[in-house]
Amino acid sequence: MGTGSSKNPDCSSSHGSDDREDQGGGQLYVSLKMEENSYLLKSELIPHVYGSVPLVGSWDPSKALAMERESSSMWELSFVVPPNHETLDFKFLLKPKYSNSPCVVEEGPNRLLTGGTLQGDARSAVFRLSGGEVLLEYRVFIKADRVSPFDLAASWRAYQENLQPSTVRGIPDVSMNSVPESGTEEMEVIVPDPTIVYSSSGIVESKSVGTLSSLQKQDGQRGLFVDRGVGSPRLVKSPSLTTFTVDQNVHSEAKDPIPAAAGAVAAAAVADQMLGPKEDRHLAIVLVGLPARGKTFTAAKLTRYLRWLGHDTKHFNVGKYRRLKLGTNQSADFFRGDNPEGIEARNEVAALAMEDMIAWMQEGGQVGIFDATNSSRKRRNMLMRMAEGKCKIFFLETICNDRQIIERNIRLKIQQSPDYAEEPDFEAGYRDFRSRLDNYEKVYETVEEGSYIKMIDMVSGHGGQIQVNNISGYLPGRIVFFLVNTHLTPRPILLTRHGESRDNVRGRIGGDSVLSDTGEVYAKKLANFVEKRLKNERAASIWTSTLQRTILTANPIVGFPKIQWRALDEINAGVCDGMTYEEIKKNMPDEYESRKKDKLRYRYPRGESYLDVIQRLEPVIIELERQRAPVVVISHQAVLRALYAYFADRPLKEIPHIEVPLHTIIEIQMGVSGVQEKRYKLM
Ligand SMILES: Nc1ncnc2c1ncn2[C@@H]1O[C@H](COP(=O)(O)OP(=O)(O)O)[C@@H](O)[C@H]1O
Ligand SMILES: O=P(O)(O)OC[C@H]1O[C@@](CO)(OP(=O)(O)O)[C@@H](O)[C@@H]1O
Repeated sequence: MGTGSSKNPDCSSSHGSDDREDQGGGQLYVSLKMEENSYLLKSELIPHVYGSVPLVGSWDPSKALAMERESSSMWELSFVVPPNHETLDFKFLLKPKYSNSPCVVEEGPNRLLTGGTLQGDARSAVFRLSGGEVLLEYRVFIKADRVSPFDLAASWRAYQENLQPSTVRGIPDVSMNSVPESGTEEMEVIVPDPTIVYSSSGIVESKSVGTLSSLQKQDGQRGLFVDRGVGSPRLVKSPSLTTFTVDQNVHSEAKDPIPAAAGAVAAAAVADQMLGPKEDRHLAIVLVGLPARGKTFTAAKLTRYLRWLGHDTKHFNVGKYRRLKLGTNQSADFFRGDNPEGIEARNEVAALAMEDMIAWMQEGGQVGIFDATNSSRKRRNMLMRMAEGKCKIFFLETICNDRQIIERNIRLKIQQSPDYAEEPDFEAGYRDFRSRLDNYEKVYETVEEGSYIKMIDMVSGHGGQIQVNNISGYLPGRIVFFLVNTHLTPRPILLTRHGESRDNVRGRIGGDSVLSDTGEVYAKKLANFVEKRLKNERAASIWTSTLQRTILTANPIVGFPKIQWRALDEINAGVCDGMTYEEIKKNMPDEYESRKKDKLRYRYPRGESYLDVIQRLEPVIIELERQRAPVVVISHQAVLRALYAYFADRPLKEIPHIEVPLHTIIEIQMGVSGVQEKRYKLM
């Protein structure tokens, strides 16, 4: 749906010959802030930015970028304008947080940033609400700076928060599990009358890229955290909201925080860290392999798994550094083993990424995954020297001997790699990549040194093998176990809550009630759906919890084995089991408030926290990874939030707030391109 805003003619023709002009000259880093003067009404409205470039929605309000709260009155958004969009034409927009009311576009003309300079004069943003009767005014701060790709690469660390994607938008990220964009729905928009003119003065501050984002500030405050889970030390909350201390004198180095790992797993991880030498607190997993052997895929998958378990993990992709420093158009010759300039440039970007990774660990990061071919012994020696005394290091080599799989991977690469994004001719891209591969094969040396894990032909889930050499410690052990169980056989996993229960109708949490009439209708619809969807899938299975409402929901499904898992039972609400949220608020206000403040870590008295639920779900995740046939998981709200977060790579802190509505199926498709998601609302 259009906005009525005038589009900048320069921008709309930006696909012309000047597209590549600015590759070396830098990109525009933009930081926008909006300050509210009355918090009350505006807290229901989320400021967004939309405008002429795809990054900010190409004037589609449903794709506008949301600003994030930096403080009680300040909203913030930072992004990098792609080099081929030097002119940015944009506006602020308010979207209601909860209701379906229309969003409101700011009054006045479009804001125009050309090459880092703001045209015109607009120090405030004015919005007209309730048919024009209410005027809302925000102070606006706009900073713009031109930064070189190299600066961007070097400052990555500063912009990234490891449990959550960067708040700086527009830096391309390697990701196989991105949540599908939901912003395509039609949206009602109120556009101001263009004839009304507002006068205000504009400010553009030129600033280096070191601006602190709200997340970085949180990061700085993050203290030592160990959950009071099974077997782990009990925690005392310190006066600061986000800092915890341990009351058993276990670990007091706030500079090296143990990430939000929980429960028994955390306890083991903590013990592992405490017992070993200092460098063992940090782990570098260095990928090795020829191109198109699944290194980036495996790195992303491991990152997702370790983060979900609560380990502070970050994926460093050297290709991304290379593209930022040297551009995307390196031909196969650049990768020749007898091209000294190419070798030097590649070593330089690898060293830069490794330095970043080590610096990130020294600030508290736990597991760094270093993703490059690292195909010569010389390169690996360089990395080992850099890691000496700073982190424990092991190599993870992916080997594939199946010609057909390699061929398929190469074709996927040409379609997906940013290196070939600007190559319109598939066959030319294919020839170039093949010759790049030949260059690598000539100098490739398989790993025989140090500690390593080799994944050999592990794509289909049978017939392959994992070789392990000199691997010790808790986390490396878990990683081996995880890798042994994963494969790429395409199959769907269907996640659904049980049909509405009688307790759901009464608003009571927990319990073990039967289904309501509506819930029974859902059970029949679900059976119909499953029978059609899995018609030819004889090996599929239905997993439920041990609670009646999931077993009854599975009842009408016939023709598939049903497995009850205790681990799939709903979060244990302890002494609150059977109460309504209102009753908890009235009778146990402290419990209610504590949960509201930190729903992820809050543990019901004699019950569980979300972190506890995640820990007990780990075997379920391993089993879901291991399965080669489809699985239907019928479970509960909290449990499905945790399972879904694993597949969708959502940060831990979001888990308790993920929407998992009743009577809806979330289909997760696992396969060679990672994880995709579809939803079916049956009622
Ligand atoms: N262990 C593996 N062996 C072979 N191919 C794999 C493996 N894991 C994933 N793949 C496939 O390889 C494709 C290309 O993987 P990618 O991670 O981009 O390769 P690389 O980083 O090695 O160049 C992925 O899309 C995936 O289908
Ligand atoms: O963490 P919150 O948001 O309370 O959600 C979990 C709650 O969801 C409920 C419903 O309110 O799940 P369920 O539908 O399985 O009964 C409660 O039993 C459970 O305590």
